[in-house]
Amino acid sequence: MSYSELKGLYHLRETIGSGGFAKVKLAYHSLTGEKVAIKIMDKRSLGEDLPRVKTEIAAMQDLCHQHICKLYQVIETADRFYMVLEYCPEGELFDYIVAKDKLEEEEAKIFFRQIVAAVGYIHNKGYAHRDLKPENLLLDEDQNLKLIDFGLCAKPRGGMENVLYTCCGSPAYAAPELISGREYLGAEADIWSMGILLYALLCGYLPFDDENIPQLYKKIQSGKYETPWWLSQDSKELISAMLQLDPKRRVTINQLVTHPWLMEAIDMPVEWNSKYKRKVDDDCITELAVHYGKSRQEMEADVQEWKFDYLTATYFLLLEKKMKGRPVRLI
Ligand SMILES: CN(C)C[C@H]1CC[C@H](N2C(=O)N(C)Cc3cnc4ccc(-c5cc(Cl)c(O)c(Cl)c5)nc4c32)CC1
Repeated sequence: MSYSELKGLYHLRETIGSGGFAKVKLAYHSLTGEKVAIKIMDKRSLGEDLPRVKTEIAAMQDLCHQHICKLYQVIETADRFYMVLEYCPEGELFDYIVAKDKLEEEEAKIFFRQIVAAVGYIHNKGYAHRDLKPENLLLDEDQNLKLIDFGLCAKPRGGMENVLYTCCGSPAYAAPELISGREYLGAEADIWSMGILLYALLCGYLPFDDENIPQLYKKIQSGKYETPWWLSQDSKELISAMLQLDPKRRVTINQLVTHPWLMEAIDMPVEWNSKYKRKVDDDCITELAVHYGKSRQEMEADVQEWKFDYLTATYFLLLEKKMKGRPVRLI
């Protein structure tokens, strides 16, 4: 494959994973030397999944948060989509849990606070993810979680109070109202999935599981699940508050951020605000202006068009370097 559209912009390396209709390759951004992950999709093989790609791109262009995988650039050609994404070297949280069998409460708590922050942020922006599971949470080099795969997310027209209908996501993580085909609120369905996620983090297996899908659905709709002896009272209480069959009785994201189990030993509510500021960073603008031989004003105006072209990628990757204490320099 030539991938000629990337020439000079990125140095392509090996394939690091594949997700259904996409191939993900490691690459180096040539101007900063920073590593990125490039998700490559062939339009022909996308078929009816094409709308999912457009959904994911539109959502990720609007989301900018420390626990959401950053989209840097989008390249669309006649037969391909390329999404240049934040590199997460430690892979999926799913593999991390499998490797450790299950997590100690304090480690699960740190991860779960990050998940609550990411979901609180997207709900606040009017999005429901609808496919929350450990496979869609990646670990970066500092063991921080990054939420990925917004192909099934929904931004209900008129806000999060408006209902959704499409039954989607992974069965074992799907809320009872979602699998019963009734209308549902995206935010409430996400909370249920987070309950399954927290259970999986603390137990190392799923609360509702069965190879036979109809059997699995019966178990979910019964709302009955076992809790192993090692779970603390507070964690059991939190899981049960999220795995309420009646979505109206389910804990909300606003109640989650100050839940005792999440606050215990950390004593601070979960902060879901993005660490990224709307104002562009002066050091990055200066370095870009010097490189492109433009005035700072011109450079700032170009960057703030947020075209998700090579300039957007270069700006964000320079900012990454700065946040990691590396020199704000282009090669
Ligand atoms: C089965 N899955 C749902 C897909 C799997 C694909 C490889 C990926 N990966 C890996 O499996 N490593 C082992 C390395 C790796 C490193 N950085 C990554 C950065 C971003 C992504 C990514 C992948 C997809 Cl399909 C997305 O939609 C988004 Cl928004 C982001 N995947 C990465 C990734 C993990 C997830």
